[in-house]
Amino acid sequence: MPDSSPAVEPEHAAVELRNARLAFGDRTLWADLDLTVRPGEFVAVLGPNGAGKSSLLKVLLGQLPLSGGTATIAGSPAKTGNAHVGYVPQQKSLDEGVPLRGRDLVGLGVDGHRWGTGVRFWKTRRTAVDAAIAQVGAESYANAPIGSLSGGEQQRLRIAQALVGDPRVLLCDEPLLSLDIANQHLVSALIDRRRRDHDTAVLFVTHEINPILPLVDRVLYLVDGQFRIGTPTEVMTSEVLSELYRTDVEVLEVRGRLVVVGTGDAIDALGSAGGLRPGEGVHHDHHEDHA
Ligand SMILES: Nc1ncnc2c1ncn2[C@@H]1O[C@H](COP(=O)(O)OP(=O)(O)OP(=O)(O)O)[C@@H](O)[C@H]1O
Repeated sequence: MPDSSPAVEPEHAAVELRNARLAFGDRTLWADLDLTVRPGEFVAVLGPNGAGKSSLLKVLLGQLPLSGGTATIAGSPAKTGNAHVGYVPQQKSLDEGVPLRGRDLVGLGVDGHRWGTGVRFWKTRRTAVDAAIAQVGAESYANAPIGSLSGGEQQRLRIAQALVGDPRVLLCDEPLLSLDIANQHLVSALIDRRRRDHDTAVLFVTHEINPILPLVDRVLYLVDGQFRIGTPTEVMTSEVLSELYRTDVEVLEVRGRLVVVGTGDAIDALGSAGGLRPGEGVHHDHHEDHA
């Protein structure tokens, strides 16, 4: 399917998938996927459980080989330990017994970076860790044991960990899950600021577009081997989603939120979810339901 992105020279693309296919045995998750993500672009990756959203991130992280086609990051083939890539996972609370301080967690993001050896390495590393902590506003709790911090504070430190190597691409796998509304707001705003200030491209896997809708440039919507790529207005329509789900799906706009009805999967939870209204900035007024 054609990629609707504005033309970008391949060597200037942050992420480029060409004729990409991913299959497990005789099950093809997706095929013929062409996607060029520009520096600074925010792409939401949507779709029901099992559509292959996380697997797409694993391909870009170099953890999973494509079954066909190519995947490049900043002009080079996707590979593990790529310094151009930052990864933000789901928030999972770390328990109090974890013997790490916040800044130690951030420092783990330094792996794979060529910053010299010995004293020079440690100085560069310390400066980078301090800068990443400052970018997420976590200075006041960066020295506390990680297990003593709130879910939102831990997630901000995970973003700092993803930013410490100054990545050109940020891969986010449901980073707002299990965060309250105020922290969803904070985390989305941090990711948005990063891509605006540093031209870092963002691929953001989510079941729930509403909290990030005003930030999204394009949507990649995967359903059962089919997909569509375009702006939210192009993709999030009754017609397109009915085609993708091969059943009658209705997309309603209710007070600036998208409500999707009829998919028969968790994506219907969009209807009860909180989110941003266009023009409101990153502000929420309902609690998100991830049931
Ligand atoms: N290494 C593997 N071998 C075989 N099958 C796999 C492997 N990794 C993932 N799968 C299968 O591929 C499908 C897609 O998984 P993936 O985690 O990418 O989906 P997803 O869209 O992120 O789903 P969810 O929204 O539930 O997280 C699932 O059915 C999963 O069981």
